[in-house]
Amino acid sequence: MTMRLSSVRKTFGSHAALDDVSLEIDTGDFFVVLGPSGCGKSTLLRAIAGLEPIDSGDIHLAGTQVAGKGLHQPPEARNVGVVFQSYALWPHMSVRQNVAFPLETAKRAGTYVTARTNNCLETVELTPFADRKPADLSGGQRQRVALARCLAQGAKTVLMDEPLANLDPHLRSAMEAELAEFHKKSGSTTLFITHDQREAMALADKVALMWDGKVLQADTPEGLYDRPVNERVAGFIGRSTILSGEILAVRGERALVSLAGHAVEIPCPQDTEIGMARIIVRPEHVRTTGEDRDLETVVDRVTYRGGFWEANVRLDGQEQAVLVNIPHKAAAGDSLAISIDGGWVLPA
Ligand SMILES: Nc1ncnc2c1ncn2[C@@H]1O[C@H](COP(=O)(O)OP(=O)(O)OP(=O)(O)O)[C@@H](O)[C@H]1O
Repeated sequence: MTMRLSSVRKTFGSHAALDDVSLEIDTGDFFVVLGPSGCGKSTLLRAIAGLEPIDSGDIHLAGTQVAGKGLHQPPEARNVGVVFQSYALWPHMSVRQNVAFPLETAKRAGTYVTARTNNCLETVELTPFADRKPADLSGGQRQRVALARCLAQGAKTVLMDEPLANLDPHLRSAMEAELAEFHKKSGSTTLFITHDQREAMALADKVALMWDGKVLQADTPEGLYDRPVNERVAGFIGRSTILSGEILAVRGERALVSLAGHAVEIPCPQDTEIGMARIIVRPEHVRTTGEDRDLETVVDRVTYRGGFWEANVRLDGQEQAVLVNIPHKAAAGDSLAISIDGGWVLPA
């Protein structure tokens, strides 16, 4: 385990920016903290880096306690590399000097500094730009300088605070691929912060979804999407509809559910009980073709999504409209027969 946070709390005035946060991050993982603006992501990163003292709880890095009751190790003693959204490069230094700087201040031998700097510049493919100043680089290239500098330090733990937020969408996805490659090559444990769920899903081994200072769920991207622990997680990750259904029978982690009078078998948490429950249904669980389309719905609204239309359809007795992807345009008021062949029973 590289990072362990136990019941960490940090308040600003009466507001808890971190409210009893516990997390375990394995060595070598690419761990993403995802959440809306103001939920406490940056405070979490700053607490781990040593830039923000915590009120209570404790933090261990690589088996050593770095924060806790009466203990606050300063950032330089924690051996973590931090990459901020703003890159924080020195404008008067060349790319090479920026990367070499932390090694020089650590008083490493000149030959080592040169070799290591060259190697890190090679890793992020910036060798041809080594003598340029940051001002003469694109945003993505500047980002790579910041990564190379972090890599040069040899930090086995890397913390990144929205490092791609300033980039245009095209460069963003190119940098995502580079980040994944960087992570693989360096073997570092990475904690990456973002409010962009697509980015989180694309990069993460594990994702912690934060909300109002709390971690709602820490799981694999698939776990978060397929088995959300509550309605808030279900609503934040991907598109979904919450329906009410009646659990008729449970066998292991499968439940037979009655939805609008039709039985469907779907996955459920282990301790699911017979009775009424909330069911999350995603567009890919809804079919508009095939023999078994026995749920009659009425189209409420249709939105073109590029290549297909997303329809909100009304199902008798349900508060929320069901989201369905359809291959052709439909109009409000049209009737549409559907079948539901998947979903997830939300924990009670
Ligand atoms: N130094 C501070 N003094 C007072 N309140 C603060 C301070 N730093 C953060 N906060 C508050 O703590 C909460 C969490 O802030 P934080 O910066 O961690 O959120 P975030 O999830 O990183 O947000 P964003 O995505 O907008 O950067 C916010 O309500 C914020 O206003």
